[in-house]
Amino acid sequence: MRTVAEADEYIGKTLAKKYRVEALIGEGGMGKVYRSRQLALDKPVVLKVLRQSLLSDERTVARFQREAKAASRLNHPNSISILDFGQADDGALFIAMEFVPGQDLHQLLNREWPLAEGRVIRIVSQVLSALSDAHGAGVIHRDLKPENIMVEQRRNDTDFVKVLDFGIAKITDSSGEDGPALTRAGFVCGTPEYMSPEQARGASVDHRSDLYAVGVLLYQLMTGLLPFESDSAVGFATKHLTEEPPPPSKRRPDARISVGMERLILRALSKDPDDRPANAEAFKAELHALEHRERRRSEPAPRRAAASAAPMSSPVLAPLPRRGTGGSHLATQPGTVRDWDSAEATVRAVPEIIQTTPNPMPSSDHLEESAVSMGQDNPGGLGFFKILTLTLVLAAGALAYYFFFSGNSASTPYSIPENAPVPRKEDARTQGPDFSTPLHSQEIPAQALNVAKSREHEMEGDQQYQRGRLDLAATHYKNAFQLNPKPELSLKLGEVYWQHELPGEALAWWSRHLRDAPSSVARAYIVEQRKSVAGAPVP
Ligand SMILES: Nc1ncnc2c1ncn2[C@@H]1O[C@H](COP(=O)(O)OP(=O)(O)OP(=O)(O)O)[C@@H](O)[C@H]1O
Repeated sequence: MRTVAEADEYIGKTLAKKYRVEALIGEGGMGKVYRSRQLALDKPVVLKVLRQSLLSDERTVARFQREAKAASRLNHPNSISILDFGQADDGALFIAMEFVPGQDLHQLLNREWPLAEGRVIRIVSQVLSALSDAHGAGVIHRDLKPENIMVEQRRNDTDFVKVLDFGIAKITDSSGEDGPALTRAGFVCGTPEYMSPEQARGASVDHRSDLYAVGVLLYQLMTGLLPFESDSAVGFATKHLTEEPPPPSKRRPDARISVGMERLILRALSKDPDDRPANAEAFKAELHALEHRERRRSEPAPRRAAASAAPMSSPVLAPLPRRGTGGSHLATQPGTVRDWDSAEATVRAVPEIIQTTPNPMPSSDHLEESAVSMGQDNPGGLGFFKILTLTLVLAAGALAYYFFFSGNSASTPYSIPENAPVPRKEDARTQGPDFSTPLHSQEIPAQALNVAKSREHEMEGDQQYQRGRLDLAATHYKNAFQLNPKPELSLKLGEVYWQHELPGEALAWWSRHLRDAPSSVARAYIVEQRKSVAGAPVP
């Protein structure tokens, strides 16, 4: 994707009698992206116009329609809103979407790296919120990368994130079946640098494939480097399949990366999806826990002791001090985020020959997506030997993957030891709540379990939390909990109160969380926080 400033056939024209095209803001494999104006409302919008020459390409048209369909299924503040899908007078297809006045994450990395860990957490948490919503709606993005994440600086709300480009999203209908095939036999879609191992070998993917891409994103945001370097699509795919990523702190000893962050990144980059965070919400909870732990550690002890007396207005995820920009910059780092021309467009044709090669590890539902689509815009751009090599390497990679990773997976650094302490009543602060008393001892009547309404409150709570409005976040989470008392909500409520410097409330909600979800991934974190409230040394 490159930004283009020069004039163009649509600039100054009105499309479909509704949108005046003002400026070209991007150009990708499929077409051009314009800042435009919706005339009826005098409102800025973005039009993505499919290249005329691609109108006869059924797969590309299908991808384009899929983007509109997938994104319009979503209604989350961190996902781009699709406003319209239509055809211009000259036959060109377009998608109209909300305009995000900001920069994409690729640009932000190039301009502002290094980024403080707290800022990275805040950005990636919002990506995970969008993913959590998409996954809940049966949509897997499959092409997460910095170019597909817009970051807007809002007045009171720095770094507001919008996830873009659901062009190759996998849509699962309510019966659990995939929608119509997007790609024909012999294709894998995605961008090689961010591709999960299962995506690279053409196997079936689920939401955890997106979480792997988030792992790559986190790695890149913390180090300014990709976990793997290669000068070819095949090289990236092979490395994702077979190589362990080097620990971020080894790659960039000068970058300030917490131990917890490093572990979480490496866990998200696990070859086996079972070893990654279970879902986007769990991933986000771990990120918040990390940020919180770092903040508590850097606070002087007396402040912590006085925490419960702190005013209600303390910010959530307060930005850490920015480091100077005098350090290394992406543009000066060899082999960092760069325009790898063959990886710009994400779904591209691969010569027919690859389709005759059997998928090394075919999966029942994915035979149609079984090779790698990461060539050039010109399908003939990959020569026969490259294709052959690609096929052989992928086959070898897949075998190696199978050999090395299909056995027992090692326990993760986040697994909860059998003998992990459980909060006990006598350990609590005297002014703290009674841990043995459930907060909600009354059963909530079945008719009150309004899951959809609860979800709305939860999403609103997430928004308020991201804005630092902890009291509003708590109110929404509590409303959500009343309607659907699921463990994620008691976990979030604990976190909100903890950030609100109300440890008694926080521990009560966490106690409820552990009661409902005894094997919660957050147990170790909660136990640790409880110890710090009781005055025990923080490990
Ligand atoms: N809604 C938007 N608001 C502001 N800028 C946008 C918006 N949508 C896209 N852009 C800009 O245009 C760029 C290209 O968008 P997008 O990735 O959706 O295009 P694409 O043609 O699908 O690209 P590719 O197929 O190469 O991934 C983005 O990286 C971003 O900089």
